[in-house]
This record gives sequence, C-alpha cells and structure tokens, in this order.
Amino acid sequence: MSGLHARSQDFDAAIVDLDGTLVDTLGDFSAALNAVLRELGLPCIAAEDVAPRVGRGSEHLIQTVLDHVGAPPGLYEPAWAAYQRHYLAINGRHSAVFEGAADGLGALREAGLRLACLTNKPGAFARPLLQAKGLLKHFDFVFGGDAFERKKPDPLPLLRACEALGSRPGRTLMVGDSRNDAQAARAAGCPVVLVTYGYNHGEPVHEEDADAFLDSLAQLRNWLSPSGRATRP
Ligand SMILES: O=C(O)COP(=O)(O)O
Ligand SMILES: [Mg+2]
Repeated sequence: MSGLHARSQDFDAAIVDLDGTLVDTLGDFSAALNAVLRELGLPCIAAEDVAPRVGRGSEHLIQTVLDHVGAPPGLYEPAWAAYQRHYLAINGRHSAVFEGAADGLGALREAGLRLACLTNKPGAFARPLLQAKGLLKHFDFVFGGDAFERKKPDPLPLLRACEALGSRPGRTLMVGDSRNDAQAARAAGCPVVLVTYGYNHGEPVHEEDADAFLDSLAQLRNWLSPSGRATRP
C-alpha cells in the first residue's frame, strides 16, 4: 500500500477488531461491571469512565474499575467470576453495530479478502456477540484475547491470525479503533487503518500511527477501489 490509498489487490486478508470498531459495546461493559459492583457492595461507575478502560482485555478492565471505585484489596477474583456470569447474561443486549460496519465487512469479502476478527475480549464473549449481531458469517476465524499467549498491542496475535489466514503480514490489513491495534499492526508489519468513532483508551485517535483514518467502515468500499482515497485530518 502506498500513502493514503490502497487497492484490494494489495491485500489477501484483513484482521478486524471488535469493540469500538464493529460494535459499540460500552452499554454491555457498563451493565456487566455495575452488576458486579452492586453484587460486591461497591459504588457504581459511569459509562464515560468505562470507555477509556476498554480495549486491553477483561483483566485490565476489571482491575482498573476496582481501583477507580476504591475497592479494598482482594476483590479481583470474586469480581472476575461475577463479571463472567453477568457479561454472558447481558452480552449484546446493550450494544449496537456501528453504522457502516456490516457494509464494510461485506466490501472486504466482495474484494476477495479472507477475514479474521481479533479482539482482546474473551472468545466466549466475542463469538456469541458477533452471532447475535449478524456479523459472524463474514469471518473465517474469530480470535479472542485468550486465544494466544499474549494480547494486542503485542504483535503475536496478529502474526498468528496471519498464519491462520494464510496471508503474509504485509498483505493483511488491520482494521481497528485504538493504539493497541495500530501498535500491534506496525510491529507485525501489517498495514493499518483506524476508525475515528471508537474508544482509543480515551485519547484522540488521529494522533496514532495509522495508514488512514475512516469515519465509517463503509468507506472501505471506496478506499479499496483503484482510485479510492482515505482522508487524513
Ligand atoms: O478489551 C476488550 O475487552 C475488547 O477490546 P477490543 O477493542 O480488542 O475488541
Ligand atoms: Mg477496539
């Protein structure tokens, strides 16, 4: 890929992030976390304080939320167990597919790319969510944050996903919403585009090192066409 435009012939496959890229799951995270906090007799947390903590996996989320509400030490294990139960019970109920996301995945498929979803969310949460939102059919593989020894921003999950997809990193497009996705992609040698509407740990996404920024995944259709161009701020 050169500069700000790309052609579908440049890629054999794409790896797509889930939370903040395909599905707005902030409502699910908030509902499950607040159910945990209530169960443990702790103060609730506002959705705006949950958003910057999403994207580094459930362990990081639970620990930083416990710290935020001033939980006494020793509550991580019970919080983790309660979180599994509550999240699985509400998974998808308070979340919505971002506008243009299904169209963007369709465009990647129509361009002949193989697709993997790679999220730091546990696989047991990711698959039912994609299924409930009608997105699972687009993917050849779904890898959760527990699929490999290390999570994004480590490049290992991307390299493993490339192996599964049978695609070299340089011909595998990473599509994400955060620094985690961009750093992992750069270290793996994958081109990367970031969406501008996601979470990015509460930081402005345009400051991240990406090849292009998309306001909607529907823009992938034009971006991958021979004359397509993506925008930089
Ligand atoms: O941290 C999570 O649980 C989800 O993160 P993701 O952005 O990699 O899907
Ligand atoms: Mg994300």
